[in-house]
Amino acid sequence: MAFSSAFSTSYCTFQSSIVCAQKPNSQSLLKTSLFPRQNGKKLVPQTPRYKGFSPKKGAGEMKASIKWEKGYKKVEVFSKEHLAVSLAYDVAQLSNKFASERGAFTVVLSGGSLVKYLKKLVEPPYIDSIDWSKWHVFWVDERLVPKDNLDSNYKLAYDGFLSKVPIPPVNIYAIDDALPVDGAADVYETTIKRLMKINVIDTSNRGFPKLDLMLLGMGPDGHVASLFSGHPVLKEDQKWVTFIRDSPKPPPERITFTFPIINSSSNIAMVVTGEGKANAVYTALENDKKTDKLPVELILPEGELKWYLDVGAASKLFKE
Ligand SMILES: O=C(O)[C@H](O)[C@@H](O)[C@H](O)[C@H](O)COP(=O)(O)O
Repeated sequence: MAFSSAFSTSYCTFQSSIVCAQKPNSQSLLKTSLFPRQNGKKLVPQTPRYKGFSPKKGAGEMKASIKWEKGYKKVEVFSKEHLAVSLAYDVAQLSNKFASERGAFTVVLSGGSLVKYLKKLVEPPYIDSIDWSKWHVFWVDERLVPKDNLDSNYKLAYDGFLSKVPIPPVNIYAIDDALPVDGAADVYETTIKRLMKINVIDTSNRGFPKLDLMLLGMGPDGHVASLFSGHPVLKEDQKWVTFIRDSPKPPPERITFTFPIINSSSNIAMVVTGEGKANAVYTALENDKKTDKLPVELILPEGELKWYLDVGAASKLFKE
């Protein structure tokens, strides 16, 4: 519910307010700002094929985004710049909500391109208005490399985000990269259990850790965290944090959250950009019938799930 309260009060939301204020012609904006010509093709959003799919309304109300809902999934399509603005707005809303309700805001990061879409959070107004002292930061997956290695998700997040905001260092939970990968996973799970006992991490009705917000990316093959198609860890239902030694995406040794902990989250933001992911996005959002599911399709959270797509990633959702 948190995303909806942060987000759905009006179609003319913060991220689109400049565009909305001008009351532009919807069709021209649709073509020029959100769906520019790409590789000679013109993408035209069509009447939704989903039940309950409710994209932006008519002329004069045009936004810098298209959004709809499909069941518990919320989807919004932006230009890359608007995606970062909208994500910052939603994250700030959730930060305020959980910091005031629980006295803590537990945020889970992934690696990859996600971190660059956090860039608006380190600028005004958010850099000054968010209570960073309440943030507790975790990783949904991490590569077993030293923290100064270019492959480290910690380093990626530190360089691009964490070094720019005043989160207490003690609230940043990196893995112990000196341990073997199985030990690093065990210690990470133990840390989560300890933080549940002192209510830094909330506990779900089923006794699972309930992180306030997971910010996830997705690979072109539909993997999330280090949960890859066909890997036995997709079925892990005991451990909250586990490990793999054979990641198809290098480096091979990684720790990863499992689906039980991912799906216990209060909020999940899937941040997916680029045409290379359009097929997986289409499969995840459009193709309900198939039985052989991509890892991303196994995300069925108890809380809210919202997709933040750019035009490239959403390109297969709209017919030419
Ligand atoms: O450590 C990792 O490899 C990630 O956590 C991984 O799950 C990532 O989020 C996706 O591969 C998307 O990465 P991109 O956004 O860079 O494509």
